[in-house]
Amino acid sequence: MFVSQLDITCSAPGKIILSGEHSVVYPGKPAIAASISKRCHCRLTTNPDETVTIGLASLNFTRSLSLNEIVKVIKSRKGQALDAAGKCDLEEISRESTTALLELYASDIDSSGIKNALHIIMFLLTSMLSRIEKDHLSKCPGVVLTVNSDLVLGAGSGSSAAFAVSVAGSIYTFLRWLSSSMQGDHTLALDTDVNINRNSWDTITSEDLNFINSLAFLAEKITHGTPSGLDNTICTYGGVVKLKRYEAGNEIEKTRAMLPLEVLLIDTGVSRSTSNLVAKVAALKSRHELIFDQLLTALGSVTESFLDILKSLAKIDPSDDKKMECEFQKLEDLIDMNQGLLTSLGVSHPSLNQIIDICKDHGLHAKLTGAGGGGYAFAVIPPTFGRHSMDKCIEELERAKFKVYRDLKLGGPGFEMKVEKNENVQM
Ligand SMILES: Nc1ncnc2c1ncn2[C@@H]1O[C@H](COP(=O)(O)OP(=O)(O)O)[C@@H](O)[C@H]1O
Ligand SMILES: C[C@@](O)(CCOP(=O)(O)O)CC(=O)O
Repeated sequence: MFVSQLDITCSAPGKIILSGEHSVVYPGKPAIAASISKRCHCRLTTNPDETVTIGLASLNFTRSLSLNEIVKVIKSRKGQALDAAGKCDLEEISRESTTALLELYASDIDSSGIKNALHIIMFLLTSMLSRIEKDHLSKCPGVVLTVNSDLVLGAGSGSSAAFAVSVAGSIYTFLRWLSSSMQGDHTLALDTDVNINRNSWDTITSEDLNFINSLAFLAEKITHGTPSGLDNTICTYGGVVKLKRYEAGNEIEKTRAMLPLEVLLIDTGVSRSTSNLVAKVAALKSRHELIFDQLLTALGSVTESFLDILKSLAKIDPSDDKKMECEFQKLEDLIDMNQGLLTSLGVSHPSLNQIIDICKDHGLHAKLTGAGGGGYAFAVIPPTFGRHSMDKCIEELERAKFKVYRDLKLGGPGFEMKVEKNENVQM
């Protein structure tokens, strides 16, 4: 068979949650997140071998799977899943196929991080391939999929969402390429009820982005159980996102602007599990419904005010020191209140408290970001804050063995894709 050979690189940024973590899990409560200038990169190339090779550089892991085996599993699930009208639930098929493939290829793996990453890749791969009509599945070439990330895994800077978005985007683009590149009577048939943009497969429209975001949300459910959707949303669209969760769907406000906000991102080095912390907060809610509601309402107001200040900062003349100072003082008040409220929810940690105290000693205000229980904190640096004082604060944080990231740009681009193709390579 003659098809073009494909080389796609997709990337997505990590994020920090500025305000509203945990409260955003509950209906109607806002959170604000910004993308950061550290990214996860996923490269997908087609492969003349009949294998799917997965390389996870951050986890020092490589494994090759048999493409025939994957196709066989999907075909058998599709065969069984037809309803009376001859249609099948593609999501269900990919879930079942993923379980079967994990049993085949991941039962010997002890690392939960690798297992989770494989689970996500298998799910995204089978959920895309199961959209191809059964008889055409064998036309699919092998692939090599490699993932590299600038992000620390499991610390709250959105490594899992950046991973999910970049892998989802690569595999989705692979499917669009497949369906548009098969030649002559080899045209690839997708299931008729599949709404996938197979024309102009090498560009990304806003509809494609929405689709990638929804795929990444399904992947985030594998990692976190019941995520709010904030992480995959900010990692897909970049910029600054405000999100509220509702039964009927999330309300999302996007701003594609760099944030005029300088922060230090500080890693406690303490790993934690987002789903455990979300469960811990839910347990507190069930013991103290009324007080919990009031804490949520307070967190909601803090987040709304935080966003109002960010908006007003963007309008202030940067040389107007007095006005800047006044707005930053309000922002710092909100950071302190936010941290206090999150501590009341039980998600702070001694290492976070230590970071916040060191920052306070140097005149900076910091809070946890993400699920808490360890992970990251961030401190806001007002434009009028002396560089010397900031250096002193960083020195003390580093002496206490915390890793500090400075010069992070907030609000940069979201999902990005680069495509190279060589025509008429024999597969
Ligand atoms: N670059 C990567 N390669 C492979 N898996 C990754 C990568 N980045 C994230 N992951 C997956 O996401 C998990 C981390 O998720 P999580 O604990 O939510 O961290 P974070 O708060 O950074 O999103 C990892 O254990 C791994 O399964
Ligand atoms: C606690 C929570 O609000 C944020 C979790 O952030 P992170 O994945 O730990 O960065 C959970 C969520 O929004 O799904």
